[in-house]
Amino acid sequence: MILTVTLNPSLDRTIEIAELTRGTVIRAGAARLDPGGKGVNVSRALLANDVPTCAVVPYGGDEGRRLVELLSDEGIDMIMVPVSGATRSNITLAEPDGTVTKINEPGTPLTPAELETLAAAVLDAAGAADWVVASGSLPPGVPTDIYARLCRRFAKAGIRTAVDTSGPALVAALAAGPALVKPNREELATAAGVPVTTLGDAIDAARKLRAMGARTVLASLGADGAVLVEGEAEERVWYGTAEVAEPRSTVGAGDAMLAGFLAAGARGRDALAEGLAWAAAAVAQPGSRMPRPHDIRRDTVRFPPPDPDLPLRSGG
Ligand SMILES: Nc1ncnc2c1ncn2[C@@H]1O[C@H](COP(=O)(O)OP(=O)(O)O)[C@@H](O)[C@H]1O
Ligand SMILES: O=P(O)(O)OC[C@H]1O[C@](O)(COP(=O)(O)O)[C@@H](O)[C@@H]1O
Repeated sequence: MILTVTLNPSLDRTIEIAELTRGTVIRAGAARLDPGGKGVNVSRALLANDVPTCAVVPYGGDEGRRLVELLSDEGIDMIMVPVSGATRSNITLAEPDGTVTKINEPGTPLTPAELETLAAAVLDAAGAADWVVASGSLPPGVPTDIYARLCRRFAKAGIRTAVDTSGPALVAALAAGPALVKPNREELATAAGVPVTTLGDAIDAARKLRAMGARTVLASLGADGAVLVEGEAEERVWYGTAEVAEPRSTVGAGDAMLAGFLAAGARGRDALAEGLAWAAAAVAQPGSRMPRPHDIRRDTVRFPPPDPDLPLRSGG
């Protein structure tokens, strides 16, 4: 079972527009509402592919009630912890060429007592987990080292932790020696403290995150694919891509990648291939709809030689 923890979940509204032009009235096309937050999406992707999972999620206000309804409709096994603040709403504007503009609210603060209840729920459920996925930003006021603390606690119990977050929370988590981190290009550059403009930069930055404490780094690079740097005695580096014929929305692509990678054993070229295939299939879905088995095309995955000078196009 893979347990996910999302301290800052969201209601994700994706609105399709012809073109984003500032300062004008934009008439929207299709719109959809998805349950959101990084760990929530990892659980949604796993469930859609029959991999056992459970999601720990705080919820509050009308938005929180809607989030619970949407997750119940999808049939997610969840531990919902009521909190006093209202769950945030995040908005994505999706253009036909696949460009997305995201507006993520900060979320409402969790009180120390609420955080305590959430941590207790996670520790209680983690006993049955092969992996704990701690994902997403932290709501205001939550200590930056919360993922680091969870990670240390689980390591003692022999449970592996995967962390997908940004900024100081990622840097703090690295020091706790997580089994896996999944930064995108921007998160990778910020945590490593170096610009990442080429594939070689990305590989070097991933190595730096390992030197900072992560055992395995799965760095997603948007349309340029992903790099996996792993290995104990001997380092192994894998680089792969997966073509998407008609990108619809990249929201949740990184979450689908992490889910596919974990579902396939979280190690080596085959797990990277699975992550790439799930991510590509997610990009072809509207909003943050997670791919089902029939959406996933493993024949689109390629492993080109990793040219260190390859300029990266996107991925932040
Ligand atoms: N435009 C795209 N075309 C093809 N694949 C994409 C595209 N955008 C994202 N992906 C796939 O989704 C993965 C995750 O996307 P990325 O933007 O790096 O992460 P995140 O969603 O966490 O910000 C990428 O590594 C890639 O495999
Ligand atoms: O916690 P953050 O960093 O604000 O991100 C939350 C957002 O990320 C998502 O989980 C999507 O994540 P990815 O596109 O990185 O895979 C959305 O569902 C949610 O709105």
